[in-house]
Amino acid sequence: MWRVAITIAGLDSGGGAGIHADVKTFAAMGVHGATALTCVTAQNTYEVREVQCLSPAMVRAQILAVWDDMGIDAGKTGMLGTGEIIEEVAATVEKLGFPLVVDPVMVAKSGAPLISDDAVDVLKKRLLPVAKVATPNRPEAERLTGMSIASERDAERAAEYIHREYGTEVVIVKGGHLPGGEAVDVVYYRGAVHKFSTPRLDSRATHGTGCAYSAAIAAGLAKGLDPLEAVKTAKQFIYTAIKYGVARGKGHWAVNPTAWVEIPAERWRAVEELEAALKLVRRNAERLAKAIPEVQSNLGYVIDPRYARDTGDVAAVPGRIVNYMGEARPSGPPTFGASSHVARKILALASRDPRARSAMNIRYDPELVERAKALGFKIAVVDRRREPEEVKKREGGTMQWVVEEALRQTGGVAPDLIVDLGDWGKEPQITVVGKTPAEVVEKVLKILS
Ligand SMILES: Nc1ncnc2c1ncn2[C@@H]1O[C@H](COP(=O)(O)OP(=O)(O)O)[C@@H](O)[C@H]1O
Ligand SMILES: Cc1ncc(COP(=O)(O)O)c(N)n1
Repeated sequence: MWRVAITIAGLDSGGGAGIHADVKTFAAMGVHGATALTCVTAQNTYEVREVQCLSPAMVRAQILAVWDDMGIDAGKTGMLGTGEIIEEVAATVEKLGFPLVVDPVMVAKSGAPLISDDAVDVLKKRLLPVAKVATPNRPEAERLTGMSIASERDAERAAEYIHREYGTEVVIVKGGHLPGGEAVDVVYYRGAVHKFSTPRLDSRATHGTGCAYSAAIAAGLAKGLDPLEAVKTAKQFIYTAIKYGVARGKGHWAVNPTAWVEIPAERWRAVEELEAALKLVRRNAERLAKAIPEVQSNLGYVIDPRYARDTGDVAAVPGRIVNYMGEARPSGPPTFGASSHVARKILALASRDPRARSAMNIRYDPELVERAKALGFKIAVVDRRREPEEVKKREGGTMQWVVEEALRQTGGVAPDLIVDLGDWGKEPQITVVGKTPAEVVEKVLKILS
């Protein structure tokens, strides 16, 4: 059954925080996202330029329009702007009675206030009492409690205080702004303290973290999860969203809620495409056997370079593609992390030319190079004997160097072939490059024909 979650929040024109972050999160979490817009901000990753809020009646009208039609399984609030809007939202939610997560947004990451001073009082007295969950960060919790928070113990006390003073059932004091190697969120729920933590990421992508996190909790509640289960998933979700943030802009980059679904989808797609290419290998096993070098071949395919970090993100053939009695044969099904050499070459290629996501190493033969030339393929020839000593010593440095040499010759665009002339004890090889593994295998077949 489709669950409906609503975000009652502001619009960030940069698309990083506010309702953009929330609706992306709802979609990634598999609930239908509805919105009640409170204020429009002219904002980017480094500043808030203008703010204009809607009337409280218009905010209420949006919530009711959704409620009267589909119903609402859970909601969250973000930027509320004014005391009047908070008043109206509190009254409306109280009447309708759906579970509400309140992210008591006060100041943007870039430093601009997102709520008027007098409104903080209304938030405490009117909204927190109707909220099921509250998710203050450290400065917000300090402002709500008047306490100073410097440790997890302080965060526990603040969470309990907020529950006792304002009646919010679940209070989460977030650890994004506390020091330490772990980002620890302290949860007060039914008389006990629970902690949820992940490693702290050294990341520039923290714009919209609070928004996406509270939206993820609301999505969990909409699906009927227990609050602690909802927080547990939301914590993993926000870790991924920060790790794979949107690397664009001059300020605090936006979190990436979509990573949660995009990465698994990318991995699945990579395996599917590699499997299809291996079928092509099996269909042309005899012809391809002639291309297998002493070290055997591998065919690799990296997930979307925005998400690729290491060889674990490159799918390849475990045990390589071998020449078995005159037939090219993949030794195993496509697996992530199954290649080292080809995978590192692909990572280096894709980081420079994101279209070059697949490659296969084949036997070096001057005749094959001539044939590729005649076919009009773009070819780079790399002489490894010119590789500087310090690069040779660096683990994995050689593949990077070979690729950089090749791209230097082709003006930064990946060639079809990288011819590596080898070195003492290193067999010369040809690396065939392409957008997809099927394209790579087709290029190899053309060169062999
Ligand atoms: N650098 C980080 N590494 C890992 N998790 C983080 C980091 N910064 C924040 N978080 C987590 O992201 C969520 C949002 O936290 P926080 O940044 O404190 O909120 P806000 O955006 O309201 O300031 C919390 O779960 C917090 O622990
Ligand atoms: C419309 C809107 N809502 C919320 C935030 C808070 O997000 P952050 O603290 O990450 O800047 C924001 N900057 N803009």
